[in-house]
Amino acid sequence: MTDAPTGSFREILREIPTRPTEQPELRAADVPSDPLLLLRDWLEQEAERETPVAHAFALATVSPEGEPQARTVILKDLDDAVWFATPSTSAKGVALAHTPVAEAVFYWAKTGRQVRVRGSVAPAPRDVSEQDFRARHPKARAGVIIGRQGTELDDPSEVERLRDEALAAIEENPDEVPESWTAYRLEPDHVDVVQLRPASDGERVEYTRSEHGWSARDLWP
Ligand SMILES: Cc1cc2nc3c(=O)[nH]c(=O)nc-3n(C[C@H](O)[C@H](O)[C@H](O)COP(=O)(O)O)c2cc1C
Repeated sequence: MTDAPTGSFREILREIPTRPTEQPELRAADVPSDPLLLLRDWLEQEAERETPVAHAFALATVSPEGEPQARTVILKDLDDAVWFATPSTSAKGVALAHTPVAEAVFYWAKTGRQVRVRGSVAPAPRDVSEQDFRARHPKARAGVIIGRQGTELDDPSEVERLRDEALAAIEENPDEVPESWTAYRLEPDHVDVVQLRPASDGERVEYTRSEHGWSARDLWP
């Protein structure tokens, strides 16, 4: 860290409020035996509170070169797996084809809750990916049809032209799904849950999965 002129910026950072509202205590003895039930319960509470984009999470993967990569994606469903969708041609799709593991990190500031879900990732059957794509807004579908995510944008004026072309193609053929669009399921074997508190570090519970099922223990936060 350097001194002034960044000193005032450090001051700004220190003054950002970090303390959440009071929530029930989190202890291994009281949590659901399946951590995805806890995640579902907390997501339902965030939805109830109308937390903006509460179903977004950071998805961390490992690139073929062994580098960490993380970005935000949207939760598509939650059963015995965490579901998300993306083009298989994207950097995360390429990473997952090479090293099919990931960690999903959910964080909700108001309630001071973090859930980290780690495990193996597999593409869903084709019809699930197709259903997901057809349920997307046409503008979101257009981006995937254009198929240039992550490549250099040489000419910004092309954006509108290619989007209009893609929207016209969708109107003409509304059921068409690009081959690359893929729903993925992250099957957890490790879940780490943190509940922050207004006046302390809060609590932390770690779930691990063995052939006997899930077990939970309290950790120092
Ligand atoms: C709130 C939010 C939600 C997003 N949801 C998705 C998503 O569900 N799927 C997706 O492919 N990209 C989504 N993105 C874009 C990704 O964060 C990312 O920029 C893009 O997928 C390229 O990532 P990659 O190059 O690491 O593969 C979202 C971005 C934000 C900010």
